[in-house]
Amino acid sequence: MPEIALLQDAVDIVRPLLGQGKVANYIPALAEVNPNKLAIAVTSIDGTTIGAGDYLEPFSIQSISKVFSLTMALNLYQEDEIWSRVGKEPSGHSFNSLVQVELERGKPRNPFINAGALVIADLLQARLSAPKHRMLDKVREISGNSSLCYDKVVAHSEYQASARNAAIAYLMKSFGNFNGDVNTVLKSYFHYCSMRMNCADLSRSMFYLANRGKTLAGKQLITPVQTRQLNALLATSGLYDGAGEFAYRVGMPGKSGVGGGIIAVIPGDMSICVWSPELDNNGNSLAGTAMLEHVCQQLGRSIF
Ligand SMILES: NC(=O)CC[C@H](N)C(=O)O
Repeated sequence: MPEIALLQDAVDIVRPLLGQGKVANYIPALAEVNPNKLAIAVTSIDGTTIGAGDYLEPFSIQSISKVFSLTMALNLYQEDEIWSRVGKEPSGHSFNSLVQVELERGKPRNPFINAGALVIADLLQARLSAPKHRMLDKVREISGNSSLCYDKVVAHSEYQASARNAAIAYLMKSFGNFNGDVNTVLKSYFHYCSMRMNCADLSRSMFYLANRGKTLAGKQLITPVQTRQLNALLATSGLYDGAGEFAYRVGMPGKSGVGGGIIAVIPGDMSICVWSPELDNNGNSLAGTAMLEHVCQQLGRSIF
């Protein structure tokens, strides 16, 4: 089990990397975040959470929400209803690539690139009468923080700049792999991405991935087998085109977001969240990855 001193070291060691990455600016409201934030929190399998740096400061979770969406879809659908519409393979393209969707006739490679997450959002929209509310309720429940909220300014800002995601959704619709109204589903998807959570909230909410599908409150959210499968997909596709590098350096299933957060899991042991807004070329937090690398090296832990 890590100690606070180790987490503080991780924050201190990566501070010189600040300035080497770039804050996401394609979503105008995200460009305004302070680039110097650094944070880490760990929830151990005994349920205790510790953190260092700005770990109580909320940020935009962005694509980390794709883990929650897939989990909700697994609760609502038979597995073949999901996997007939989205694949399980790494994409080898950027997270918001359009070309692969065209080449592969509207079936996204995996649920963590934007195309795949939009199909999952389409599935949620079809089965839930109020998907945005249900998502918020679910994340409040599994994080144990009933005051979590969407950031309407970020959601709106992304909707105003949604040309690429809309193009992806319409292209999938042209292939018959998108059923709902594109603008309605996009609005839900942008809300999921805009959720504001801090590192402590996120490491607590991802505890089920380390705990065979059971949340901190002891609820079986997905089965142990589904949890293993979800972790496998996170290990192969959670960091987009940087998944190989992340596996090599960090060696844990993980999921990043362009808000600069990354969650990572050591099954049976702990869930971790780091945050640093500056991103590398693949859209993953540059100093966040380095913090995870430091922690896994110091602990001598990896899933490999
Ligand atoms: N990688 C990300 O975090 C991308 C999420 C962002 N909301 C988008 O759709 O572009």
